[in-house]
Amino acid sequence: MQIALSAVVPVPLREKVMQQQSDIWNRDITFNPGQFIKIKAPSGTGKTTLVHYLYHIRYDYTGTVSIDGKPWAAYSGDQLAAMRQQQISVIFQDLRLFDQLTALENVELKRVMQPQPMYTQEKVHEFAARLGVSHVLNQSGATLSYGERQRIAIIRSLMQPFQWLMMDEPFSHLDEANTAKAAQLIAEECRKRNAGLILTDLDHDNHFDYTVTHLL
Ligand SMILES: Nc1ncnc2c1ncn2[C@@H]1O[C@H](COP(=O)(O)OP(=O)(O)OP(=O)(O)O)[C@@H](O)[C@H]1O
Repeated sequence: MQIALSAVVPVPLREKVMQQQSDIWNRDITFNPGQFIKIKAPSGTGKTTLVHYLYHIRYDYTGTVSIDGKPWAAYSGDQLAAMRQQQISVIFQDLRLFDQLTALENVELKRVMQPQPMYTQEKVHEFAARLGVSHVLNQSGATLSYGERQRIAIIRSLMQPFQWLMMDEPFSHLDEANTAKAAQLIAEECRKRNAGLILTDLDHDNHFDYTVTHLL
């Protein structure tokens, strides 16, 4: 699945992005299948905005975001839902866990919503052990620390098939050892699916073997 941006400019940020040097805004750029893409940007330059455009949950931009040559706007609601279930997984910066569910239930919700779940619940426990969050699986989402939430959201994102994994500052509350473990798991799961990833971050991140780094 190829993602192409053509002259994309966020309407609320038009003046700002026209003044900044950017590899993304107001450019023509293509993300090819299987690539590991790093988007580096200082705070407030639009990382979250970009991820929301790529996942097509915000549309306040001029220009075009196309998936396999077809603009997002031309896909039907059913097609969008199927693509988010089968082809694009996302870790939002605000994570979007359900507070009233346990950590395990948050992950399970994603896993069992698949028409044919790709993993059994054993895999959830295996990933939780790898990321050091086994002991919080029965805690409610509301009581998790932010770093624990990030690891649960990472595990949840891996419970579906995808060709692209989009991540908005996914390691911001993890220390180096936990970041390394999480990145290794993510890289393994991407390779298993021949999938690409798009990661936004404030700084240089060296946890993946990036195909390319773009400045936002
Ligand atoms: N709907 C909107 N209307 C007006 N301004 C907006 C809107 N959404 C975001 N902004 C502004 O656009 C800028 C970029 O926001 P965004 O959340 O994309 O940045 P970011 O790079 O992810 O920031 P951070 O590193 O702080 O997470 C900010 O100045 C924000 O206030």
